Amino acid sequence: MPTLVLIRHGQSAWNLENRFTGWWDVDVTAQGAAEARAAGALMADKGLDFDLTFTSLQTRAIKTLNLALETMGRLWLPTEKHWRLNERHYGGLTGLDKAETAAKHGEEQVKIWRRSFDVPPPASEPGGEFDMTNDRRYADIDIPVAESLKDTIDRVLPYWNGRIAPALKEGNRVLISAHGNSLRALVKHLSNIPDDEITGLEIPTGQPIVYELADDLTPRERYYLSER
Ligand SMILES: O=C(O)[C@H](O)COP(=O)(O)O
Repeated sequence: MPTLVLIRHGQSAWNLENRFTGWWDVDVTAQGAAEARAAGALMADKGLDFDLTFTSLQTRAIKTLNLALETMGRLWLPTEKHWRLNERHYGGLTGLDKAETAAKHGEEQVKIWRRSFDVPPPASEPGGEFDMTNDRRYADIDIPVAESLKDTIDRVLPYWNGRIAPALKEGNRVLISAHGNSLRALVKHLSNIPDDEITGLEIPTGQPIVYELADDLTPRERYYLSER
């Protein structure tokens, strides 16, 4: 039975500061690092092991993966990093304080930007403080100007279908370390959650989510490892 574990990165510097982050590369905090090590200890304790690991091109997810694997004695496992697992791009909201943005534009508008299925946040400004055009890791792609959850699903799924799903079907046990919204995209797809219900799905930092999958990858069970 294919096993898939998803983990959102541990607390990041901008989770702590309550700022919209998206594709901006921030590190984990000391608490985030501790969450990652605790996740690794929990996975080892529950007897989970992996053959293949996947993460984004963002430090907070990469570091979370490495800290968890180090705790498991599995730093040697193969890891593939891909921009398609990045956090959704928060566009012109990147860097802004979430509470100040709600005070300025209203709670309702911010909720739409954060949790609606297909309304993207405002576009990022070319040449602005958080412009990533010259970031070498994205040299081969057109960096989005902003992404809704739908846009995020549309760019996560080709990687899921082309790379991760085939690896699972070949019998690899897979761990994915990624982000709140790239993981919401995957969970929506795997668990077939309707567009209007996905708004209610929140994924906490550093908590392994286990999927027990049938051979055709339809989910039999999905649960937080800490609850079993
Ligand atoms: O990018 C961010 O700001 C966070 O990682 C996720 O934020 P959200 O919960 O506002 O979507």
